[in-house]
Amino acid sequence: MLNYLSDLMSALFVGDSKNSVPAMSLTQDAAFVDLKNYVEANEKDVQLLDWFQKDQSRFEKFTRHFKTPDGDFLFDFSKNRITDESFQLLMKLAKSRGVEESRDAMFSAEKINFTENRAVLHVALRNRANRPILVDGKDVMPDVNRVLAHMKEFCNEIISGQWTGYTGKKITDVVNIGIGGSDLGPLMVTESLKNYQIGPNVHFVSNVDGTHVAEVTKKLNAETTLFIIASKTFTTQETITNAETAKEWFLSKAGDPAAVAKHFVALSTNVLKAVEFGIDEKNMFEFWDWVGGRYSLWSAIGLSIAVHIGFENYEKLLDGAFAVDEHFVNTPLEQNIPVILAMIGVLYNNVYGAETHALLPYDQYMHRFAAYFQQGDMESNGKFVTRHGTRVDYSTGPIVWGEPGTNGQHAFYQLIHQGTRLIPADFIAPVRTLNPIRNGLHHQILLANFLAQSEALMKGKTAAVAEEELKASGMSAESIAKILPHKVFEGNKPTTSIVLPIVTPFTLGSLIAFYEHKIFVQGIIWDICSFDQWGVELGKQLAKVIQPELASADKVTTHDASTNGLIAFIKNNNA
Ligand SMILES: O=P(O)(O)OC[C@H]1O[C@H](O)[C@@H](O)[C@@H](O)[C@@H]1O
Repeated sequence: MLNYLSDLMSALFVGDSKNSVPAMSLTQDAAFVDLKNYVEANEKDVQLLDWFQKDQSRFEKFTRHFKTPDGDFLFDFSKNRITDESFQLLMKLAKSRGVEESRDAMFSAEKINFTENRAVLHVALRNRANRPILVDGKDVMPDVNRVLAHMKEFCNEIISGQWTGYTGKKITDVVNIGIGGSDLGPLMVTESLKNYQIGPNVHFVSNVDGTHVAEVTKKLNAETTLFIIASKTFTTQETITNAETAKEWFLSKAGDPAAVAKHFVALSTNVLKAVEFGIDEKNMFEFWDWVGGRYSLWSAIGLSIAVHIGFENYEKLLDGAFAVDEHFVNTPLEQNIPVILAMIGVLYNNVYGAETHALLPYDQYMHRFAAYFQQGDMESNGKFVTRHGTRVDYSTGPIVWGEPGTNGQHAFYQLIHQGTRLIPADFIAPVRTLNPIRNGLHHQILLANFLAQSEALMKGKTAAVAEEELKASGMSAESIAKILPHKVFEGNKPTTSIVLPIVTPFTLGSLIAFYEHKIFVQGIIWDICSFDQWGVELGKQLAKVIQPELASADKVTTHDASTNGLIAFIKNNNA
């Protein structure tokens, strides 16, 4: 009896009491059942346009504003398959799943990453109010501030030219060597904020494919190049291999190993390993195990960003994210933008069966935004096991993908418009451009396309309208009959439009934080641990076995027939 009770208790709750979550599966949660039943009975077959016709206040009702010093964001959720009723049911579901309690647990440093026994505290890195945040009884803010001060000093020295290379020249180029979270964030942000460059050029080497480092170093002068080795663990094979290659390249030019100190710095939680690599401890920028790799651009991993756009701009990026953290913590669910983004995603994922989510930035600077959130979202929520260790009986994280508009329009939008799948998409567009060339003509065309695409996806085109158009073009009745079905757009494709005032460090920081918290909320709804990434380990393990097999002359027979065959083919043809 006692055993039964304790089993029951542990089945009902995980973690400590504050961090507890009800063990009820999403599909058994009455709030989810109510939502699903309601939508299936009342909303699944309704046309979005009909809702606009019936409800004159739909746009006002389903838009939210977010103020920033650089202007307002507008989030237009009205082109989504939501009504007053389903919206309320989504909010009830968020309540029932404990979104508010879990959010508060994250902000109060509970070890919600329980599979690694860690807090999840990227919010501490941008805690601009400097409120104490205790991990194991110790306030983390003094350390956060100390590293920020170090980053500031370093940026100023590099940008002013006070920091010089081994021949006394100013640093003109910075190479960030890292992968995953130690690459994608700095890459996406430096690309997005290229217009704000006041420091050296930045380059990125991530892929272990030697082509990457070879092509980047080809263009560089060792005398004026600084390498930033970015790795949370400092054990990642790709990064360490690339870093060693960069050091070899550098020494082949500089000769003297003493020159390394002026040209290599490290960003890591693993001071020992970085020192072992040969980094001078004073050129180490530290962060902590409670910073997840994919949430690390706010930590020392952001150094290449800060060096490129200047520390003041980097601080504005943090400010922008902090403003969203405050919004996330203090705003009721119905007004809470990350919560709404998340719950609409849950609706498509779990009620409509959508498999993917497209991110479509109408801003060329943001061309790596979807790639960045591919890691952010898919590494966080690509999980099949609940926090209680059972297999989910519903789908979790969506496949995230996208390209900047208008390129995507000429590539894959065909499938969104006329394919057979439901593809929810976020359109992200700035009101003002940073390059208003030809009197703003380009931007006007860009915005017209953004507006037209989201309108077209919703409205579609009926056979009757298509037929009229064909008739007007003078086509014969026989040809019209043949072609007509191909000219029909079913419409009713849901989109969210996120209009930002202009891409600035602040607004970009905000935008990233909106999506981070969206991912967090969805993880809570799905009852998964969004903060670990065990899924990347198996391939790494097997690669360690295969690498020596590739190097040896022996025939390999230890794998399945396919893997053995592939290894044999590569070895036989590599003479
Ligand atoms: O910064 P590191 O330790 O080199 O890790 C780089 C990447 O490695 C793995 O793929 C994962 O753990 C990612 O989350 C991480 O970002």
